[in-house]
Amino acid sequence: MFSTPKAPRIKGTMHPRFDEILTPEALAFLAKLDGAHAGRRAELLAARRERSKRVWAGEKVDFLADTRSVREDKSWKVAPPAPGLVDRRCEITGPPTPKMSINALNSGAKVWMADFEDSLAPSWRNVIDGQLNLRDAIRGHLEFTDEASGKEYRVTAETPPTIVVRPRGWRLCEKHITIDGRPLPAALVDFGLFFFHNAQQLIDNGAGPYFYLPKLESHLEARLWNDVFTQAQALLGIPQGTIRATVLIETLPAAFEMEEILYELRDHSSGLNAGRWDYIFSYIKTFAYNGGDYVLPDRSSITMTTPMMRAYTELLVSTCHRRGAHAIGGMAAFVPSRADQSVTEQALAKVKADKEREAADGFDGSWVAHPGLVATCTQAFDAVLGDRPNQLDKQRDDVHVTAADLIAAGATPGKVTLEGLKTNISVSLRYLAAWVNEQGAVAIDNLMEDAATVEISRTQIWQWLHHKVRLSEGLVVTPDLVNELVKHEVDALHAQATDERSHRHVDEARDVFVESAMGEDLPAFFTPYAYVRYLIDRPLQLRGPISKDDLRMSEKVPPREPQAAHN
Ligand SMILES: CC(=O)SCCNC(=O)CCNC(=O)[C@H](O)C(C)(C)COP(=O)(O)OP(=O)(O)OC[C@H]1O[C@@H](n2cnc3c(N)ncnc32)[C@H](O)[C@@H]1OP(=O)(O)O
Ligand SMILES: O=CC(=O)O
Ligand SMILES: [Mg+2]
Repeated sequence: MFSTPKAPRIKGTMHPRFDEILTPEALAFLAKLDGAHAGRRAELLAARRERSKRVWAGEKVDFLADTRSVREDKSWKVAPPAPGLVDRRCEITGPPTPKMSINALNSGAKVWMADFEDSLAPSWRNVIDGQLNLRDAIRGHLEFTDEASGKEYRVTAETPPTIVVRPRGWRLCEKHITIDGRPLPAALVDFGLFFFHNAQQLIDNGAGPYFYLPKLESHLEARLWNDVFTQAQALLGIPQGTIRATVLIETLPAAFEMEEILYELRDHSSGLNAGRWDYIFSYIKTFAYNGGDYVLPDRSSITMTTPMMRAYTELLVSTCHRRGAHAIGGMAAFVPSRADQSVTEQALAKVKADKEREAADGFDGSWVAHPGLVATCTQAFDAVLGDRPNQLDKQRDDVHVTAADLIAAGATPGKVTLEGLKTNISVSLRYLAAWVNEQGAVAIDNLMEDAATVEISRTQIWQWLHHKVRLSEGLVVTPDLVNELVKHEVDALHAQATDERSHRHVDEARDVFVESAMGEDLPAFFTPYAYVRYLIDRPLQLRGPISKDDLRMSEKVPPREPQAAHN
């Protein structure tokens, strides 16, 4: 006998039209996903922590011995590309707000990655509004009028991009939907609501339910996603193998398990993406306590041609193409500016060079952050692909990447400078002030910044503090120095703040920064703390001290109910 999972409770405000997404049927669907998979998610998050501790204690990061046969077996391939995912030469990304959704759908890109992760501050309103916008877009109903300008927006493209949704990663909970007081995994909420409402409509439209999977740290996490997909398809009577997922390789541990990740998801795989920003963050975090050669120089010195980044992207392309999977490139931070033509020219030149390098390396397409960059990326890939939709046939047998190449300790040229420290602090605080105001992507100094920027910056500062790194100017990175620079930046931001609300956001940004960059221990992510503290609906919001239980990524571990998987 299968137990029937309890119905989830909604703890967030029911804003207009939220009842269209949070239907009893959709919530019952989420309860089944949760009942079958939340327990394993909690175990896998615990396994992440254990692995981190072992590496900090000196264990070597390496390819897995247990899965050698998967890597050596030349016979398996992933499923052939699904409708709408054959030609991915240019993919635009962005949070699913009404205006940006419409602009992305009219951008001329082949794919639109609708983002609930790095570029979305996951407030309750943003999360459910995002689901509403996607639902409307998929049914051709999405329209928007900008109240300030009066400009009306609607989708006019003859062939809009294929929609690929990026749910939040395994680490986050959705505090506004609970079962027995336990918040549901945010990944299951984002995936489940989108799949429940849109899977059949997407198939009817000639595509399918497609996903980007962020921040995986092991092939066992890919196996969990695969089990979620299998259950979800069974529950809705959607043929197995309809879902497709591109996994972001954006953690160092995952780079050692690319083959295994593709293998676990092989019937649902649509390739791998080189998530370069979080990859840098993960590299720093993986070796945060190790110091010495593992300390990276200023963020600006870490480019796609530094040895560790080169090794990782080369391995990604060769792995994907050996298995018939798309290799998708990453995000250059440069964005055009309406106000400054020279900034736009520089952005176009930088993005052109980045995309040309990726196309020459064998990537099948890449990401851009702004509609003004779609033509540049498309042209860079056109030049290499010609009439072909991709270059899956390009085998990179010349690539031989070792564990030492991926780690490349001490091989990143550059220095740790006062300027680098100041920039990390300043960009973090400016971005965080936007994030606590529910805005997850911002242009700062003509660069696109999102949550991954803060993750890199604050982890780097934590590592520099922990190891008392000496700046090239001679000063040692100490709490006093960082506090002084933070104060300077906070004062400058207060001087620019125009109302009580923006002053509050500056203080909140400082709190999140201090908590995530300057504590004794390194928090795994800044987002769980910042979310609990500042983003959840006010009646739920914690104002007093936050307990370990509030912040646990896994929350209380629910009982495992594997037998309910296909119920
Ligand atoms: C590390 C990673 O995870 S990368 C992937 C996640 N990050 C992202 O996806 C970030 C995506 N990009 C963005 O959010 C935006 O480009 C920003 C915030 C950086 C800049 O946005 P803006 O300040 O609005 O830029 P700008 O004023 O130049 O925009 C011009 C127009 O392009 C639109 N636009 C800009 N970026 C996008 C986008 N990514 N998708 C759709 N439309 C966009 C704007 O809405 C604006 O529209 P309008 O002319 O109708 O008013
Ligand atoms: O999500 C993408 C990244 O680079 O991080
Ligand atoms: Mg990322």
